Amino acid sequence: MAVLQVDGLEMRFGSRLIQQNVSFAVEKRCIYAVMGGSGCGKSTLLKHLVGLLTPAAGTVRYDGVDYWASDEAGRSRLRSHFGMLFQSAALWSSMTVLENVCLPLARQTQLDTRAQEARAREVLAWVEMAEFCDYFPSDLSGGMKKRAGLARAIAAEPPLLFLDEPSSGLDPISSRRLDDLILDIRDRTGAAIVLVSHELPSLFAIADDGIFLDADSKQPIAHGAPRDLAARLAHPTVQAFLHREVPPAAAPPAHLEHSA
Ligand SMILES: Nc1ncnc2c1ncn2[C@@H]1O[C@H](COP(=O)(O)OP(=O)(O)OP(=O)(O)O)[C@@H](O)[C@H]1O
Repeated sequence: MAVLQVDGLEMRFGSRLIQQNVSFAVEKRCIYAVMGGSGCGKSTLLKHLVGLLTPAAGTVRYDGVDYWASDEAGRSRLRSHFGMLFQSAALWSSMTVLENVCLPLARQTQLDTRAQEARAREVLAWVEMAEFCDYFPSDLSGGMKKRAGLARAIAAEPPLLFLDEPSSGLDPISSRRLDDLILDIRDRTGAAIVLVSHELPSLFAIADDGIFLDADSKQPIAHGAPRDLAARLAHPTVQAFLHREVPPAAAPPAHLEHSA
């Protein structure tokens, strides 16, 4: 059974349609990419998947259980099945790195305080942050914040992880290290990972499957691994995105191209 199954999801802000007909399934150990141009609704989709926004239509199931058909206790139980790394890392600024990572362990596990701390130190060592346990978020670089946020997301070993632009703002070497870390986490924990990213090298290197959301038609226009979509004849918008070309409709008129 799929860890996550989305059927006919429709997302709106008021009367404004963002995406409709969004359907996909994510299996255990799969790294699943959510792709599409800026503003197409990728972050909005993640917010619907983690229960922060309510779908206008459609269903979201975790291990077969319908999230929105569950009562609040049921939803809260389902939420303990996933970890989330937000674009900004969203660490609590008044807490140390160690305290931030202990938070989900206190909420989602039966571990006592000592065991929580031991586990938090173990995951911080995985992400090469062992020496920074006592630092506050304001004393960390962007890449360190991302790694601390990742440690917090994986600390309770959820079977499903949502990562929103994990490598945005990182230099290519840090970005590559983060890719290796994501693969390592998948291999160690067997988690399914839903990844929003614009980073083509990352998408080609680590994603096993994915969906491409189109801002114009406001629905998905391709499903598959980014490397397979890039290799086969796909929708021109998908090709333009995956080959970093300007889509024909967005290209400047010919008389402007040489005007500089
Ligand atoms: N709280 C909100 N209220 C109203 N509209 C919103 C809200 N949040 C996002 N939107 C709109 O929804 C659309 C999708 O936004 P979203 O942030 O999901 O796009 P995205 O694909 O993640 O973009 P990017 O790649 O630039 O991060 C945008 O047009 C945005 O203006």
